[in-house]
Amino acid sequence: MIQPLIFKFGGASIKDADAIKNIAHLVKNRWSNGLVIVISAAGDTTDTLEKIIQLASEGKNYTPEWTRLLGYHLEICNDLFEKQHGIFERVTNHFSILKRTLDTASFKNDAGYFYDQAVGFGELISTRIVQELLCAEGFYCLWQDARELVATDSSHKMARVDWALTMQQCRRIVIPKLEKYPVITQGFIGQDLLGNTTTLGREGSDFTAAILAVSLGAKSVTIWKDVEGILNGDPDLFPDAVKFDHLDFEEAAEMTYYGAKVIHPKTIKPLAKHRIPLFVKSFLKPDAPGTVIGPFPDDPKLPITVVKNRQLLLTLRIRDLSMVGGFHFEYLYSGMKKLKWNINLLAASASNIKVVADAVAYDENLVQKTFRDIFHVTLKKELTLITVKNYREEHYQTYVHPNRQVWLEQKSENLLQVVLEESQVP
Ligand SMILES: Nc1ncnc2c1ncn2[C@@H]1O[C@H](COP(=O)(O)OP(=O)(O)O)[C@@H](O)[C@H]1O
Ligand SMILES: N[C@@H](CC(=O)OP(=O)(O)O)C(=O)O
Repeated sequence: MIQPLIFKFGGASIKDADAIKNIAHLVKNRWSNGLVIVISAAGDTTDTLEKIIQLASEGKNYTPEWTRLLGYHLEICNDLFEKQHGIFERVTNHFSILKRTLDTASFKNDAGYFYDQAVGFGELISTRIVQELLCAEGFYCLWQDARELVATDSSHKMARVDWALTMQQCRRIVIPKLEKYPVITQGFIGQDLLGNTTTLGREGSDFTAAILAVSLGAKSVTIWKDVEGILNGDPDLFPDAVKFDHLDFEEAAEMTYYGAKVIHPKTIKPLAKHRIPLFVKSFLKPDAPGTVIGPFPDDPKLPITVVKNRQLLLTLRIRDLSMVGGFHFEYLYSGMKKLKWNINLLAASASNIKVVADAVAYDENLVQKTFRDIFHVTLKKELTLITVKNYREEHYQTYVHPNRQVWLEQKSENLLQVVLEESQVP
């Protein structure tokens, strides 16, 4: 049986016509019928769609943004295709359906549902453009709607995968196609049992690549990025960061869990479980070796730094004279669930609990209301959480410095976490 290879391309790799020509060239040089190509939306399309959805849900005029987004896609097509090519009609049709979706009043009753029905259009369109370009250049490949493959529950904006059904669908639909031609499909989107579109969470296309790899029993996954591989720190913040030639699954999974933005955090675990190697390579230097993430538990452990901005610190001080116990943690967790907050760091002492979470849009009154029966609540915003895995003493001295106010610090054998004012991060 065919053993597929999965390639994933993100927004930056298809941001304009030249970028698309570049990845088309890259793919053509690696052409094989076992290839499954997962593609995200072009450039910042998903951000723009989020703005459009927000305007539409508030009943405001979204047409200027919608028109600009249509113009952006048509301009890409102008550079790639002959005037009479069918892609122009296809793209315009997608935009008309998007408009109809945005104007369907009944969809707006449920914000998550409404979002999911509209936000995936970027992927539907970008995959058409890449597929048509490859076909026009004689590299015949098939367009596949990812919603027929990735089965999920109905938790909109962060759907959970039904692995068994996804595997069945992938094997039934994709394998016969791969016997003849490569397949191009969308990242990020899936479908629930009612046939509604769902999404896997922002930047979820890396995760789609892993889902398809596991479901199809792939030989490997290659995620093509604008960096040469995985570095031990974000290169924008740490110009001296070093690239890993290989990286253990566990190390990679943990660094994404702590917030390293290079790979979606759900991507690594399923691949590790099925021992499918993940290559992270540069679409700008495709022949460079990149990083391979795989079973390398005996590799020396290099320090890895992850910086997460826009954090808030929630301090909960117990109102009565009791000491922190199971009841308080239960209360905390149910409150966090209600607020849809994830805990990035937690510390407890006899009379208070401190929690660090992402400062996504929140209502301060609601936070107070959620906890005030049991706790005095204080919130501190504009913080940064710095995590150094496999840290050394010099890291501790850099971050925990007398000139800086440390809001929270935690140290274990191989993990250092420090919360600083955003403005004081070195
Ligand atoms: N540890 C890291 N190693 C490599 N790149 C990193 C790391 N941390 C953050 N990045 C950033 O991740 C970016 C690539 O991820 P992203 O832009 O999400 O790709 P895509 O949109 O193609 O999925 C790089 O440009 C780099 O700035
Ligand atoms: N387009 C979606 C999904 C995604 O994964 O994108 P990217 O691969 O460009 O990060 C988003 O922006 O969230």
